[in-house]
Amino acid sequence: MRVCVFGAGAIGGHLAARLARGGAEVSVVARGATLAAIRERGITVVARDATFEARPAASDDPAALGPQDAVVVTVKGHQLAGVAAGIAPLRRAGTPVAFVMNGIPWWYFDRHGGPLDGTALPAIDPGGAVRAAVGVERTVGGVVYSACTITAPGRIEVENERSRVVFGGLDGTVGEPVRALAAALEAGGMGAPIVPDIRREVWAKLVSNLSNGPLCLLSRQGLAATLRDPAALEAARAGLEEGVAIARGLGIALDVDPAARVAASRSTAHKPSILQDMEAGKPIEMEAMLVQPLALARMAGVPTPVLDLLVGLARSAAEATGQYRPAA
Ligand SMILES: NC(=O)C1=CN([C@@H]2O[C@H](COP(=O)(O)OP(=O)(O)OC[C@H]3O[C@@H](n4cnc5c(N)ncnc54)[C@H](OP(=O)(O)O)[C@@H]3O)[C@@H](O)[C@H]2O)C=CC1
Ligand SMILES: CC(C)(CO)C(=O)C(=O)O
Repeated sequence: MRVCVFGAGAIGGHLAARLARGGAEVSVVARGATLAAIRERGITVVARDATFEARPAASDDPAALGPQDAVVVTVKGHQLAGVAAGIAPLRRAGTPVAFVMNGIPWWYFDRHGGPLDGTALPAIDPGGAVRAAVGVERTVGGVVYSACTITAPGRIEVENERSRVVFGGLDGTVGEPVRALAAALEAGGMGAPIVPDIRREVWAKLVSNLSNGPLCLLSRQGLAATLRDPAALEAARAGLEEGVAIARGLGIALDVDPAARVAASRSTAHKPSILQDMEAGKPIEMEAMLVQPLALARMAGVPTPVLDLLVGLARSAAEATGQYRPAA
């Protein structure tokens, strides 16, 4: 199958290399030093199970890559609007577009059912640009578990044992191309389950990002070093519990043990992607991962005093360095 990964950074590069290893005909949309490195040397993944290379076609012009059987979008939340128009030349009728990103996705309330069905999230998808360019009917949700760091352009190190991407359709169903995409990832060594309730998966992962992310951003250290402090560990646990309460307020009962989850986070030295961006002086993925979940908490009437403090301080730190500018 022909698959294009849009945004060949840490996660996109890892997925592209796994897909190629699994037999897919892969291309990537990349730019700058990443594009130059992939064209020259391909992508190298250094993971626990293997070190391997892939040589996908690469371009900064999606039209040069042509229509695909599936598209996987792996940019940062604040970069989404900038890639919307570029997705059109990659698709033909029936091409699914999977958004494999952290945080509240732009499509969260599309095909949601109930009174909130169709609620737009302008802070995530300003002006509905992504919805208009992609179309809800071809959109697929994706939640990725893979602790990745770019150590040089085109070279990605993966810290966790076995990575996985969970896919799911907005109405609980997916078509054959998504099953083929998942099969190629599995063949490449990455788990790729397809689930009937992708919103549950969004929250199951997000509760960790919400609680751990701001703490690491504030401590400027990776997970293990940050959570070594007993007060930080307790704040992470309490924040995680609040995240579970927000999900519950939105109708999703998570089966998560907060204490066990933060203990597991403490076992990895990984610097969360928002801290990597902070250190690199890049914009922080604040809106989708931290700010919007708390907006949904307000919508659901769920109090979140610990997360309000953690996210408030992280937000203020990122605003102070010019790495987060709230939408006007
Ligand atoms: N890194 C990690 O360990 C994890 C990250 N995630 C999530 O995955 C998503 C992707 O994160 P991550 O891979 O870390 O991010 P990266 O910044 O490493 O990758 C995003 C890539 O997309 C590129 N890009 C953005 N816009 C364009 C464009 N218009 N044209 C071409 N290329 C473009 C970026 O280029 P440029 O650098 O030039 O901007 C960059 O190479 C995020 O939602 C993140 O939260 C989830 C789990 C773990
Ligand atoms: C920390 C991790 C791997 C999982 O919580 C993540 O999602 C990130 O780095 O953005």
